[in-house]
Amino acid sequence: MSYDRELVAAKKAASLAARLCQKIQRALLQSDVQSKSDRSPVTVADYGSQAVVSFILEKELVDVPFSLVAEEDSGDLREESGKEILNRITALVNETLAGADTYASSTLSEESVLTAIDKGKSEGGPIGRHWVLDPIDGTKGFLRGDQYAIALALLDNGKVVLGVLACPNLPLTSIAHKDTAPTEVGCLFYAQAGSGTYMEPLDGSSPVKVTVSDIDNTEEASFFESYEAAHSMQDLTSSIAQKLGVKAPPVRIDSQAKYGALSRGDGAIYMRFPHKGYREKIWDHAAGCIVVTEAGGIATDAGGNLLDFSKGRFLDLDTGIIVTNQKLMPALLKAVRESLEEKSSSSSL
Ligand SMILES: Nc1ncnc2c1ncn2[C@@H]1O[C@H](COP(=O)(O)O)[C@@H](O)[C@H]1OP(=O)(O)O
Ligand SMILES: [Mg+2]
Ligand SMILES: [Mg+2]
Ligand SMILES: [Mg+2]
Repeated sequence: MSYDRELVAAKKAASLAARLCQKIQRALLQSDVQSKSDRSPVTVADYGSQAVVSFILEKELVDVPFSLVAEEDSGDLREESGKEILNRITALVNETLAGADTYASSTLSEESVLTAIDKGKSEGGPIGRHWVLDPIDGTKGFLRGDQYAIALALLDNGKVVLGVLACPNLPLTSIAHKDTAPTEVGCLFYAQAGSGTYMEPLDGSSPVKVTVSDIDNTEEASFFESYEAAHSMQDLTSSIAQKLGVKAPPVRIDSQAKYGALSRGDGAIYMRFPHKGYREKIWDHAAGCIVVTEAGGIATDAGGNLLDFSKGRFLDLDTGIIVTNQKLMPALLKAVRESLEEKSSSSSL
Protein backbone atom coordinates (compact mmCIF):
# COMPACT_ATOMS: atom_id res chain seq x y z
CA MET A 1 0.00 0.00 0.00
CA SER A 2 1.27 3.46 -0.84
CA TYR A 3 0.89 6.40 1.50
CA ASP A 4 2.25 8.96 -0.97
CA ARG A 5 -0.62 11.36 -0.50
CA GLU A 6 -0.42 11.18 3.27
CA LEU A 7 3.34 11.74 3.07
CA VAL A 8 2.92 14.93 1.03
CA ALA A 9 0.39 16.22 3.60
CA ALA A 10 2.59 15.23 6.56
CA LYS A 11 5.69 16.94 5.12
CA LYS A 12 3.72 20.08 4.45
CA ALA A 13 2.20 20.12 7.96
CA ALA A 14 5.47 19.41 9.78
CA SER A 15 7.46 21.99 7.76
CA LEU A 16 4.92 24.71 8.44
CA ALA A 17 4.82 23.85 12.14
CA ALA A 18 8.63 23.99 12.17
CA ARG A 19 8.50 27.48 10.71
CA LEU A 20 6.17 28.54 13.53
CA CYS A 21 8.48 27.04 16.17
CA GLN A 22 11.61 28.62 14.66
CA LYS A 23 10.04 32.01 14.80
CA ILE A 24 9.27 31.63 18.49
CA GLN A 25 12.66 30.15 19.33
CA ARG A 26 14.48 33.02 17.60
CA ALA A 27 12.46 35.58 19.55
CA LEU A 28 13.09 33.64 22.75
CA LEU A 29 16.85 33.58 22.26
CA GLN A 30 16.95 37.31 21.62
CA SER A 31 14.94 38.07 24.72
CA ASP A 32 16.47 39.07 28.06
CA VAL A 33 17.45 36.69 30.83
CA GLN A 34 14.30 37.25 32.83
CA SER A 35 11.96 36.12 30.11
CA LYS A 36 14.20 33.13 29.36
CA SER A 37 12.98 31.52 32.59
CA ASP A 38 9.41 32.06 31.40
CA ARG A 39 7.96 28.87 29.92
CA SER A 40 5.19 30.61 27.99
CA PRO A 41 7.08 30.81 24.65
CA VAL A 42 7.33 27.04 24.50
CA THR A 43 3.69 26.76 25.51
CA VAL A 44 2.65 29.05 22.67
CA ALA A 45 4.83 27.14 20.22
CA ASP A 46 3.60 23.73 21.43
CA TYR A 47 -0.07 24.57 21.01
CA GLY A 48 0.52 26.55 17.82
CA SER A 49 2.43 23.69 16.25
CA GLN A 50 -0.30 21.19 17.16
CA ALA A 51 -3.03 23.49 15.77
CA VAL A 52 -1.17 23.96 12.47
CA VAL A 53 -0.46 20.26 11.94
CA SER A 54 -4.00 19.24 12.85
CA PHE A 55 -5.56 21.91 10.59
CA ILE A 56 -3.34 21.13 7.57
CA LEU A 57 -3.71 17.34 7.79
CA GLU A 58 -7.48 17.54 7.99
CA LYS A 59 -7.68 19.99 5.08
CA GLU A 60 -5.27 18.06 2.87
CA LEU A 61 -7.03 14.74 3.47
CA VAL A 62 -10.57 16.04 3.69
CA ASP A 63 -12.13 12.96 2.06
CA VAL A 64 -11.00 10.45 4.72
CA PRO A 65 -11.85 10.14 8.44
CA PHE A 66 -9.37 12.05 10.61
CA SER A 67 -8.02 10.69 13.88
CA LEU A 68 -5.10 12.29 15.72
CA VAL A 69 -3.26 11.18 18.86
CA ALA A 70 -1.33 14.22 20.05
CA GLU A 71 0.39 15.43 23.21
CA GLU A 72 -1.47 18.66 23.97
CA ASP A 73 -5.11 19.49 24.72
CA SER A 74 -6.90 22.80 25.04
CA GLY A 75 -8.05 22.45 28.69
CA ASP A 76 -5.86 25.26 30.12
CA LEU A 77 -6.52 27.52 27.14
CA ARG A 78 -10.26 27.40 27.78
CA GLU A 79 -9.76 28.78 31.33
CA GLU A 80 -10.05 32.51 32.00
CA SER A 81 -6.28 32.56 32.68
CA GLY A 82 -5.58 31.08 29.24
CA LYS A 83 -7.23 33.90 27.29
CA GLU A 84 -4.16 35.99 26.58
CA ILE A 85 -2.08 33.03 25.54
CA LEU A 86 -4.86 31.75 23.25
CA ASN A 87 -4.88 35.14 21.62
CA ARG A 88 -1.10 34.91 21.00
CA ILE A 89 -1.41 31.35 19.66
CA THR A 90 -4.20 32.30 17.26
CA ALA A 91 -2.21 35.25 15.90
CA LEU A 92 0.85 33.05 15.43
CA VAL A 93 -1.11 30.28 13.68
CA ASN A 94 -2.65 32.81 11.30
CA GLU A 95 0.73 34.45 10.55
CA THR A 96 2.14 31.01 9.80
CA LEU A 97 -0.73 30.03 7.49
CA ALA A 98 -0.46 33.39 5.73
CA GLY A 99 3.06 32.41 4.67
CA ALA A 100 1.88 29.16 3.06
CA ASP A 101 0.65 29.47 -0.53
CA THR A 102 -2.35 27.16 -0.29
CA TYR A 103 -3.56 28.51 3.03
CA ALA A 104 -2.69 32.18 2.70
CA SER A 105 -6.35 33.16 2.80
CA SER A 106 -7.31 30.92 5.75
CA THR A 107 -7.92 32.81 8.96
CA LEU A 108 -8.73 30.72 12.03
CA SER A 109 -10.84 32.03 14.91
CA GLU A 110 -9.82 31.28 18.51
CA GLU A 111 -12.54 28.65 18.61
CA SER A 112 -11.19 26.94 15.46
CA VAL A 113 -7.70 26.90 16.99
CA LEU A 114 -9.09 25.19 20.11
CA THR A 115 -10.99 22.72 17.95
CA ALA A 116 -7.88 21.92 15.88
CA ILE A 117 -5.86 21.30 19.07
CA ASP A 118 -8.57 19.07 20.54
CA LYS A 119 -8.68 16.83 17.47
CA GLY A 120 -5.58 15.31 19.11
CA LYS A 121 -7.61 13.48 21.76
CA SER A 122 -7.87 10.19 19.89
CA GLU A 123 -6.88 7.06 21.79
CA GLY A 124 -5.24 5.40 18.75
CA GLY A 125 -5.19 1.62 19.03
CA PRO A 126 -4.95 -1.41 16.73
CA ILE A 127 -7.75 -0.60 14.28
CA GLY A 128 -7.87 1.99 11.51
CA ARG A 129 -5.67 4.96 10.73
CA HIS A 130 -4.41 7.37 13.36
CA TRP A 131 -1.97 10.24 13.05
CA VAL A 132 0.48 10.54 15.96
CA LEU A 133 1.96 13.93 16.81
CA ASP A 134 4.45 15.48 19.18
CA PRO A 135 4.16 19.17 18.27
CA ILE A 136 7.46 19.98 20.00
CA ASP A 137 9.50 17.04 21.15
CA GLY A 138 12.30 18.15 23.46
CA THR A 139 10.78 21.21 25.08
CA LYS A 140 13.84 21.53 27.34
CA GLY A 141 16.08 21.69 24.28
CA PHE A 142 13.77 24.22 22.65
CA LEU A 143 14.05 26.52 25.67
CA ARG A 144 17.85 26.17 25.78
CA GLY A 145 18.12 27.00 22.07
CA ASP A 146 19.25 23.44 21.30
CA GLN A 147 17.68 20.50 19.49
CA TYR A 148 13.97 19.79 19.27
CA ALA A 149 11.73 18.11 16.70
CA ILE A 150 8.24 18.16 15.29
CA ALA A 151 7.41 14.46 15.12
CA LEU A 152 4.51 13.16 13.04
CA ALA A 153 3.66 9.56 12.17
CA LEU A 154 0.75 7.58 10.75
CA LEU A 155 -0.48 4.30 12.22
CA ASP A 156 -2.46 1.91 10.04
CA ASN A 157 -3.99 -0.99 11.96
CA GLY A 158 -1.45 -0.56 14.75
CA LYS A 159 1.69 -0.35 12.57
CA VAL A 160 3.68 2.81 11.88
CA VAL A 161 3.53 3.20 8.10
CA LEU A 162 4.89 6.71 7.68
CA GLY A 163 6.96 9.15 9.70
CA VAL A 164 8.21 12.70 9.35
CA LEU A 165 10.71 14.35 11.68
CA ALA A 166 11.39 18.05 11.32
CA CYS A 167 14.55 19.03 13.18
CA PRO A 168 15.01 22.79 12.76
CA ASN A 169 18.38 23.01 14.55
CA LEU A 170 20.04 19.82 13.36
CA PRO A 171 23.03 20.46 11.03
CA LEU A 172 22.61 19.11 7.51
CA THR A 173 25.97 17.37 7.82
CA SER A 174 27.04 14.82 10.42
CA ILE A 175 27.26 15.83 14.06
CA ALA A 176 29.76 13.03 14.69
CA HIS A 177 32.77 15.34 14.62
CA LYS A 178 32.24 18.24 16.94
CA ASP A 179 35.42 20.02 15.78
CA THR A 180 34.23 20.55 12.21
CA ALA A 181 32.84 23.99 11.42
CA PRO A 182 29.09 24.39 11.87
CA THR A 183 27.08 23.97 8.71
CA GLU A 184 23.60 24.94 7.69
CA VAL A 185 20.89 23.64 9.98
CA GLY A 186 17.32 22.39 9.49
CA CYS A 187 16.63 18.79 8.45
CA LEU A 188 13.45 17.04 7.40
CA PHE A 189 13.61 13.23 7.67
CA TYR A 190 10.82 11.12 6.24
CA ALA A 191 10.09 7.45 5.74
CA GLN A 192 7.34 5.27 4.36
CA ALA A 193 7.12 1.55 5.18
CA GLY A 194 9.11 -0.39 2.59
CA SER A 195 10.49 2.70 0.82
CA GLY A 196 13.55 3.72 2.84
CA THR A 197 14.38 6.94 4.67
CA TYR A 198 15.18 10.29 3.09
CA MET A 199 16.49 13.58 4.39
CA GLU A 200 16.15 17.01 2.83
CA PRO A 201 16.77 20.57 3.98
CA LEU A 202 13.76 21.90 5.88
CA ASP A 203 13.53 24.85 3.56
CA GLY A 204 14.18 23.05 0.30
CA SER A 205 13.94 19.90 -1.71
CA SER A 206 16.71 17.60 -3.10
CA PRO A 207 16.15 14.60 -0.85
CA VAL A 208 18.99 12.16 -0.17
CA LYS A 209 18.50 8.56 0.89
CA VAL A 210 20.07 7.88 4.26
CA THR A 211 21.21 4.68 5.96
CA VAL A 212 22.33 3.81 9.46
CA SER A 213 25.97 3.23 10.35
CA ASP A 214 27.28 -0.15 9.14
CA ILE A 215 29.95 -0.61 11.78
CA ASP A 216 30.12 -3.99 13.46
CA ASN A 217 32.80 -3.32 16.06
CA THR A 218 31.26 -2.08 19.30
CA GLU A 219 34.49 -0.32 20.29
CA GLU A 220 34.05 2.05 17.37
CA ALA A 221 30.42 2.78 18.11
CA SER A 222 29.43 6.12 19.54
CA PHE A 223 26.14 6.40 21.37
CA PHE A 224 23.41 8.98 21.76
CA GLU A 225 21.36 9.64 24.84
CA SER A 226 19.19 12.38 26.34
CA TYR A 227 20.77 15.69 27.19
CA GLU A 228 18.61 15.76 30.31
CA ALA A 229 19.86 13.39 33.03
CA ALA A 230 16.31 13.33 34.43
CA HIS A 231 15.12 11.59 31.25
CA SER A 232 17.42 8.58 31.25
CA MET A 233 19.61 6.71 33.75
CA GLN A 234 23.10 7.76 32.72
CA ASP A 235 24.81 5.45 35.21
CA LEU A 236 23.15 2.52 33.46
CA THR A 237 23.99 3.67 29.92
CA SER A 238 27.59 4.26 30.92
CA SER A 239 27.83 0.75 32.37
CA ILE A 240 26.42 -0.71 29.12
CA ALA A 241 28.83 1.37 27.02
CA GLN A 242 31.71 0.16 29.17
CA LYS A 243 30.74 -3.49 28.63
CA LEU A 244 30.66 -2.88 24.88
CA GLY A 245 34.10 -1.25 24.99
CA VAL A 246 32.73 1.99 23.54
CA LYS A 247 35.56 4.52 23.61
CA ALA A 248 33.82 7.72 22.61
CA PRO A 249 31.96 9.76 25.23
CA PRO A 250 28.15 9.83 24.93
CA VAL A 251 26.64 12.35 22.52
CA ARG A 252 23.85 14.04 24.47
CA ILE A 253 21.15 15.71 22.43
CA ASP A 254 17.50 16.47 23.01
CA SER A 255 14.45 15.00 21.32
CA GLN A 256 13.85 12.59 18.44
CA ALA A 257 16.60 14.43 16.56
CA LYS A 258 18.59 11.48 17.98
CA TYR A 259 16.65 9.07 15.74
CA GLY A 260 17.24 11.35 12.73
CA ALA A 261 20.98 11.61 13.40
CA LEU A 262 21.17 7.83 13.90
CA SER A 263 19.30 7.17 10.63
CA ARG A 264 22.10 8.86 8.67
CA GLY A 265 24.89 7.18 10.63
CA ASP A 266 26.12 10.08 12.78
CA GLY A 267 26.32 7.58 15.63
CA ALA A 268 25.57 3.89 15.99
CA ILE A 269 23.54 3.43 19.18
CA TYR A 270 20.74 5.26 21.04
CA MET A 271 19.90 4.20 24.57
CA ARG A 272 17.04 5.50 26.68
CA PHE A 273 16.27 4.22 30.18
CA PRO A 274 13.73 6.49 31.88
CA HIS A 275 13.65 6.57 35.66
CA LYS A 276 11.21 4.30 37.48
CA GLY A 277 7.55 5.15 37.02
CA TYR A 278 7.87 7.04 33.72
CA ARG A 279 5.56 5.79 30.96
CA GLU A 280 6.66 6.32 27.36
CA LYS A 281 4.09 7.87 25.00
CA ILE A 282 3.68 6.79 21.38
CA TRP A 283 4.27 10.31 20.00
CA ASP A 284 7.77 10.31 21.53
CA HIS A 285 8.91 7.38 19.35
CA ALA A 286 6.57 6.59 16.42
CA ALA A 287 8.12 8.93 13.82
CA GLY A 288 11.67 8.33 15.05
CA CYS A 289 11.17 4.59 15.00
CA ILE A 290 10.15 4.34 11.33
CA VAL A 291 12.82 6.86 10.28
CA VAL A 292 15.51 4.68 11.82
CA THR A 293 14.10 1.27 10.83
CA GLU A 294 13.57 2.26 7.18
CA ALA A 295 17.21 3.39 7.20
CA GLY A 296 18.21 -0.17 8.16
CA GLY A 297 18.21 0.15 11.95
CA ILE A 298 16.29 -1.65 14.64
CA ALA A 299 14.51 -0.30 17.73
CA THR A 300 13.46 -2.55 20.61
CA ASP A 301 12.79 -2.42 24.31
CA ALA A 302 15.39 -3.69 26.77
CA GLY A 303 14.03 -7.23 26.38
CA GLY A 304 14.53 -7.20 22.59
CA ASN A 305 10.81 -6.81 21.72
CA LEU A 306 9.92 -4.55 18.80
CA LEU A 307 8.04 -1.42 19.89
CA ASP A 308 4.27 -1.89 19.77
CA PHE A 309 2.36 1.27 18.86
CA SER A 310 -1.06 -0.40 18.85
CA LYS A 311 -1.84 -0.20 22.56
CA GLY A 312 -3.25 3.31 22.73
CA ARG A 313 -1.49 6.50 23.83
CA PHE A 314 1.22 4.74 25.83
CA LEU A 315 3.93 2.25 24.85
CA ASP A 316 3.89 -0.90 26.90
CA LEU A 317 7.59 -1.59 27.45
CA ASP A 318 10.15 -3.71 29.17
CA THR A 319 12.41 -1.15 30.95
CA GLY A 320 13.87 1.03 28.18
CA ILE A 321 14.43 1.64 24.48
CA ILE A 322 17.54 0.74 22.51
CA VAL A 323 18.24 1.48 18.87
CA THR A 324 21.14 0.41 16.67
CA ASN A 325 22.01 -1.40 13.44
CA GLN A 326 21.29 -5.10 12.85
CA LYS A 327 24.91 -6.16 13.38
CA LEU A 328 25.39 -4.49 16.76
CA MET A 329 21.99 -5.38 18.25
CA PRO A 330 22.90 -8.84 19.66
CA ALA A 331 25.92 -7.42 21.54
CA LEU A 332 23.93 -4.41 22.72
CA LEU A 333 21.10 -6.59 24.03
CA LYS A 334 23.57 -8.80 25.88
CA ALA A 335 25.27 -5.80 27.51
CA VAL A 336 21.89 -4.33 28.45
CA ARG A 337 20.76 -7.58 30.05
CA GLU A 338 23.99 -7.92 32.06
CA SER A 339 23.94 -4.30 33.24
CA LEU A 340 20.29 -4.54 34.29
CA GLU A 341 21.01 -7.74 36.22
CA GLU A 342 23.94 -6.09 38.01
CA LYS A 343 21.82 -3.07 38.82
CA SER A 344 19.00 -5.12 40.26
CA SER A 345 21.32 -7.34 42.32
CA SER A 346 23.17 -4.33 43.73
CA SER A 347 19.92 -2.58 44.64
CA SER A 348 18.59 -5.70 46.40
CA LEU A 349 21.72 -5.96 48.59
N1 LIG B 1 10.88 12.46 33.25
C1 LIG B 1 11.01 12.17 31.96
N2 LIG B 1 11.64 11.04 31.58
C2 LIG B 1 11.78 10.73 30.29
N3 LIG B 1 11.32 11.51 29.27
C3 LIG B 1 10.67 12.64 29.58
C4 LIG B 1 10.48 13.03 30.92
N4 LIG B 1 9.82 14.20 30.95
C5 LIG B 1 9.57 14.52 29.66
N5 LIG B 1 10.08 13.59 28.83
C6 LIG B 1 9.98 13.56 27.39
O1 LIG B 1 11.22 13.11 26.86
C7 LIG B 1 11.34 13.54 25.52
C8 LIG B 1 12.55 14.30 25.20
O2 LIG B 1 13.50 13.75 25.92
P1 LIG B 1 14.92 13.63 25.37
O3 LIG B 1 15.30 14.95 24.85
O4 LIG B 1 15.54 13.27 26.65
O5 LIG B 1 14.91 12.54 24.34
C9 LIG B 1 10.22 14.40 25.31
O6 LIG B 1 9.23 13.64 24.71
C10 LIG B 1 9.83 14.85 26.65
O7 LIG B 1 8.61 15.38 26.51
P2 LIG B 1 8.33 16.73 25.63
O8 LIG B 1 7.81 16.30 24.28
O9 LIG B 1 7.29 17.40 26.43
O10 LIG B 1 9.62 17.50 25.54
MG1 LIG C 1 8.02 14.45 23.43
MG1 LIG D 1 6.19 17.57 23.24
MG1 LIG E 1 5.55 17.96 26.92
